[in-house]
Amino acid sequence: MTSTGQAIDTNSMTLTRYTLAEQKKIPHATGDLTQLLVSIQTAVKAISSAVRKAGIAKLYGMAGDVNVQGEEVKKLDVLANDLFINMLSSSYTTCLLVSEENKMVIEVEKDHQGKYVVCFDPLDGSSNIDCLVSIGSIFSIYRKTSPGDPSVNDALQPGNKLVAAGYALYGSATMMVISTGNGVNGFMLDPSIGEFVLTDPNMRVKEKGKIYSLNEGYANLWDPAVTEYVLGKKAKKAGARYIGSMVADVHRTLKYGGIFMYPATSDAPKGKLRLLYECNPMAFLMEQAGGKATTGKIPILDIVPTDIHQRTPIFLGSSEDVQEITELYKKHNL
Ligand SMILES: O=P(O)(O)OC[C@H]1O[C@](O)(COP(=O)(O)O)[C@@H](O)[C@@H]1O
Ligand SMILES: [Mg+2]
Ligand SMILES: [Mg+2]
Repeated sequence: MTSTGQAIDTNSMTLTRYTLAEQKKIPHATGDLTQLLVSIQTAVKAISSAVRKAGIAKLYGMAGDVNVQGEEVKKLDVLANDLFINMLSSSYTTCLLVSEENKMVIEVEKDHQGKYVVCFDPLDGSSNIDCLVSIGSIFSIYRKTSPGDPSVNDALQPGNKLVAAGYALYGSATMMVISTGNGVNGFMLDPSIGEFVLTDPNMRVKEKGKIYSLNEGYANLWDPAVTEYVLGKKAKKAGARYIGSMVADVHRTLKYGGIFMYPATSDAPKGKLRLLYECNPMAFLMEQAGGKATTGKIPILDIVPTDIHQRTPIFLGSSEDVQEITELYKKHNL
């Protein structure tokens, strides 16, 4: 029995069991990817627990304060970053880390190094923390390619070289959505056993949706393709939804269909979202679920990065919806 009085399902497919089963399908697999994903799960569980307490923790001391124990109360985004870095660098599976929060790449201590490179946004949607709206974490995993010591070039690989990617959503429940290149699966954190349990096997995005999602406050700064596209959606009375946390907006798009957009604007010609740890992992997941992800001109996964923190415009979701915007980019010669 769990603490809520429910019977425990002894057959439930946990995330660790699932990745182990996937590993066993590959002859000579070392188990390193499984171990890496376990370390990400541990970071996510700790972040989830901190997120659930963040509001009430204010009663006992604001982030940035010193609490009654004389300990520093870390801000949630700093805590999330520390957890990702600590868990990954002590997993013996990674050699190079790229975090949204660190200007430079982080090289893992030599005697702890493994073959994977991980790029991550430890806390996504941070402007939503204080009003208790859903936030998330995003990650992408590459294999180191160059011989010798890891270098920044190992992180500057296009998304079509990804080994795995995923996100955690700290919403009304905590969920992890993951792909190791063989479809997409969703696992919900069961708080009574502290494990991620498979709840959304083989996630597929609808071919066409009824929802569009972007920040319409920037409408005066859009290019003509985006303007025409959004006017077309309004004419068809499509539903408009925008949370302002990429993880939550992408998760809804995956579940309900439609399109999520963060386009270029005249004051930000590359958009806002970052290629390595926001756009690539989400594009990989969307394509693995049967959807599409584009800059408007080329597939997100084909971009060859030149900078670890580079940005790109992005349109992703149901394949027919994404196709429509690429056609408008062609029509307007953009
Ligand atoms: O406020 P805007 O311009 O609509 O931006 C919202 C976007 O910014 C982000 O919050 C950026 O991510 P971070 O919170 O990790 O910086 C995305 O989650 C979201 O899609
Ligand atoms: Mg982010
Ligand atoms: Mg962030």
